[in-house]
Amino acid sequence: MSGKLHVSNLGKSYRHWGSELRRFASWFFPSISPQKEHWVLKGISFSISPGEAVGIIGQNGAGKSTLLKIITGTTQPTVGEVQLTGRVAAILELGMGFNPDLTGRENAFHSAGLMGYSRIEIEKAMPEIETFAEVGKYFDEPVRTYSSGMQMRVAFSVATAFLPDLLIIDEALSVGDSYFQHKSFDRIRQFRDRGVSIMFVTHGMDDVRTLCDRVILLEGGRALKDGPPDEVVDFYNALIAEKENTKLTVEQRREKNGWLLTRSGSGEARVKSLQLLDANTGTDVAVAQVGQRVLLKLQATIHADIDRLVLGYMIRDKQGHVIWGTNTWHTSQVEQDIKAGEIVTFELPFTCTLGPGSYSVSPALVSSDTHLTDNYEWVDNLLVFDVINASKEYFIGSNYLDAQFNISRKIEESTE
Ligand SMILES: Nc1ncnc2c1ncn2[C@@H]1O[C@H](COP(=O)(O)OP(=O)(O)OP(=O)(O)O)[C@@H](O)[C@H]1O
Repeated sequence: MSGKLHVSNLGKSYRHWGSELRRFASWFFPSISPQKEHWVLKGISFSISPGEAVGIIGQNGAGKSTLLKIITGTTQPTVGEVQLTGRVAAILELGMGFNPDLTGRENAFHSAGLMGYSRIEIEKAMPEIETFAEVGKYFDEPVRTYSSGMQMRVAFSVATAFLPDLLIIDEALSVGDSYFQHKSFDRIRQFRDRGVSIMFVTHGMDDVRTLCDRVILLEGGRALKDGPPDEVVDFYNALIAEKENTKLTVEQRREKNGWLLTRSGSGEARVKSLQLLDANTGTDVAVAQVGQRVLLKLQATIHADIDRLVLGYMIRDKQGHVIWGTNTWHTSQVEQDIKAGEIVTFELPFTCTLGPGSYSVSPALVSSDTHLTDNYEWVDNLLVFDVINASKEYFIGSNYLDAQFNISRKIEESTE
C-alpha cells in the first residue's frame, strides 16, 4: 500500500462561551450561541501523492500543529474531511503519548502497539529501536527522568522503526542535538527514496529546500501558498519582512532559466542595476571562470530620504543553498543620511572561488543587519551566472580551495 492523503475544505474553530453556564445551556437551547468563535484553520484543501515530501511552514500560531493533529486524528475538524490511506507514523508534540512513569522501552512497546504492530513484530524491532535512539541505560529508566532531546530520540526511533506509508513530523526534530538531527534527516531521506510520503512542520528553511518536493505556507489559518520550495520559502521570507506593512507587495516571477525572482520591499531605495563584471576589463560576465577576478556592481536609486542604507548579498547554488552572504552592516560600511534622488553605487570585487555550476545573486537594500527592520528592496535571484573550470585542475564541489597535495615516500626502517 502507498500513502495518500486528501484534505478538503478543512476548518477548525474554537468557541468561547463566556461562562460554563452559557455552554451548558447551549446543549438544551441550540439558539444560544458562543460569544466568540475563533477559526484557527479555514478552507484548507490539498493532496499528497505517494512518495511526495511536503513541508508545512508558517509563523507561530499559523495553525501548523492543528493541521497535523487533525490529519492524525488527535483533534476533530469543525468542517471538512481528511481521507487517508496507508499506515501512518507520526511524531507530534513531544511527550504526547508517552507515560512518564514507564521506561523508554515500555513506552516504545506501547507506542508501537498503538500503531498496530503485534507483540512479535515489536520484539523483533526493539533492538533496532534501542540502538537507533542511543540513550544508553536510560532506555530502561522512567521517561520522566529524560531530557526533551532524549524523549525525542525514543519517539523518533519508534515512529520510524517500521516502514510507514506516510510519515508525519511536527517540529519535534528541532529539540534534538545536531548529531541526532543529522541522523534522523538521513533516515527521513531514506524513507523518501523508498516511496514513503512525508509531511513535516519545520522552521528550518534549509531542511525544507533539501527535503521537500512541495511546501505549504500557512498564515492565519489559511493556506497562503502551495508550491515548489524556492517559491514558497522566498515568499515567506518576504512576507515576514512585510508584516508591519498594511499592503503586501511581494512579486514572484519564474524566469526562463528556471530561477524564481521574488521582489519585495517598501521602495525607499530600489535596485536600478546589478551586474557581474570582469574586474580588469569591466565587461559583463555571464560565465565566470574559477579563479577569475570579478566584480559585482549594484546601483541603487533613492526614492525617499533615509537615515541608513545597507546592502546585503546572498549567493546561492542551484539547490537554493546559501554559498556566501554578508552585508555592509557587518563590514561597518553603513551609508548615512541619503537623500531622495541620489544614486548609490556599490562595487564588490572578489576572486571567483566557486565550483563549476549555476549560481544566483540576491541583493537586499535594508537599514541594519536584518531585513526585518526596514526592507527597502529585496530581490531573490536577480542575477544568475555560471561558473566553469577552464584553467584549474579537476575538482568537485561548490568551492575552489587553493589546496595542493604534498606526497613523500621512504622505505620503512627495519626494527631488527
Ligand atoms: N485548545 C485550543 N483552544 C483554543 N485555541 C487553540 C487551541 N489550540 C490551539 N489554539 C489556537 O490555534 C492557533 C493555531 O495554533 P497551532 O498550535 O496550530 O499553531 P502553529 O502554527 O503550530 O504554531 P507554532 O509554530 O507556535 O507551533 C493559535 O492561535 C492557538 O492559540
